[in-house]
Amino acid sequence: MKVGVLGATGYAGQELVRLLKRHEEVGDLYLASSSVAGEDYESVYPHWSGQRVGILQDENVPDLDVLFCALPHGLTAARTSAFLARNIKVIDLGADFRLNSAQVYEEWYKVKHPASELLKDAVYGLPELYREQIRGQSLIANPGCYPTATLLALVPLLRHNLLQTNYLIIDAKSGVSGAGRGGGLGTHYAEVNENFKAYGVGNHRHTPEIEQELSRAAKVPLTVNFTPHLVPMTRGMLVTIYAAVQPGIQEEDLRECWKEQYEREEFVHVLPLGAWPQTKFASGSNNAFLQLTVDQRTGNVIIVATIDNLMKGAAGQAIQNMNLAMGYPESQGISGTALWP
Ligand SMILES: NC(=O)C1=CN([C@@H]2O[C@H](COP(=O)(O)OP(=O)(O)OC[C@H]3O[C@@H](n4cnc5c(N)ncnc54)[C@H](OP(=O)(O)O)[C@@H]3O)[C@@H](O)[C@H]2O)C=CC1
Ligand SMILES: CC(=O)N[C@@H](CCC(=O)OP(=O)(O)O)C(=O)O
Repeated sequence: MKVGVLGATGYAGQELVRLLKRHEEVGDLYLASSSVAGEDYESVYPHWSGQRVGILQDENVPDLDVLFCALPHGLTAARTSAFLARNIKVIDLGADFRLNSAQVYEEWYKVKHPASELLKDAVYGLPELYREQIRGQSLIANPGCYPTATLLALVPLLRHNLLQTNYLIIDAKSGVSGAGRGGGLGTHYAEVNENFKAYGVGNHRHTPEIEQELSRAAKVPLTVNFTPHLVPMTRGMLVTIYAAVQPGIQEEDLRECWKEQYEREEFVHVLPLGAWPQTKFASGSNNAFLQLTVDQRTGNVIIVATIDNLMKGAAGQAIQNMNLAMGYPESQGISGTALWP
């Protein structure tokens, strides 16, 4: 298989390169850069020394089977129809194809959607929830990192009508690599180290993505309170969710629902009773870990979920989507547990 990465010098791009280099079905690897084409990959990332990754190419994409676009939002959509016309499958790690509505995209991303006519052709690439729709697809919207952790926790419970839809609070924390290598002032060492801050309060662009997919699961339009925070660590994401359970629903019912949804899944794990997710459980792996309890005093469920933002939250999930799109075993190239401790 010939595979390419646009944005190969970014954090998500580098993680894709790491996974693609060990994937048995990947032969030729085309790695592109808009700013340092012609340079050796090792000169950008010296830890690749001796791995023969090659020279970064310009963005004149050759014929490929699959192209990963790990670019800032807005840059992928404008070029996608040309790739699809050449039978190149496109997996977008950015947000251009995640929302079904161009109007909602424009409202939250503050720019006109560059290719709204393609939105109907894109599939939302969360394999544990939409596996059959992803198989063989040509245009896959890789979910955002916060939505991935949130949706894995909530979608099965809402599909089975176990939660009320008018009280959903998502309190999320991410490591700094989530902001990308080109992160601005807010990700400088002095601003992040020994510091802990909320951002995007009440207006983060993952809110409509989460609401879209939760509404689809619940079959009614719903809204959420979603607040992301930046944690002084490199990788990882922990999401704590508060929700009101439906009358008569017990903790065991919620747990049973997760069990049915995930017991055959390689990457999503409901922890044993009493064990709570930690970011290091997932670090460097494509795994997600979930736990819940119902607070008997309030009747609300408290859920904690963790993933690695660069793996299940980006590159690992993108490879999982490629495997499904190409008909390979879904976990090829992405199996394994975290680096611990
Ligand atoms: N980091 C994460 O945890 C996650 C990231 N994502 C998404 O993946 C995509 C890539 O993110 P990430 O790798 O973190 O970002 P980075 O900032 O680390 O990398 C983005 C890359 O895009 C390339 N690029 C091309 N054109 C431009 C441009 N005009 N302005 C800036 N960069 C440009 C750059 O490479 P070059 O100059 O070599 O072309 C750059 O290395 C984004 O859409 C992001 O939202 C999704 C989930 C999680
Ligand atoms: C810590 C941090 O800054 N995280 C990023 C989310 C990364 C991600 O999933 O972003 P995309 O939707 O752009 O793909 C943010 O909040 O924008």
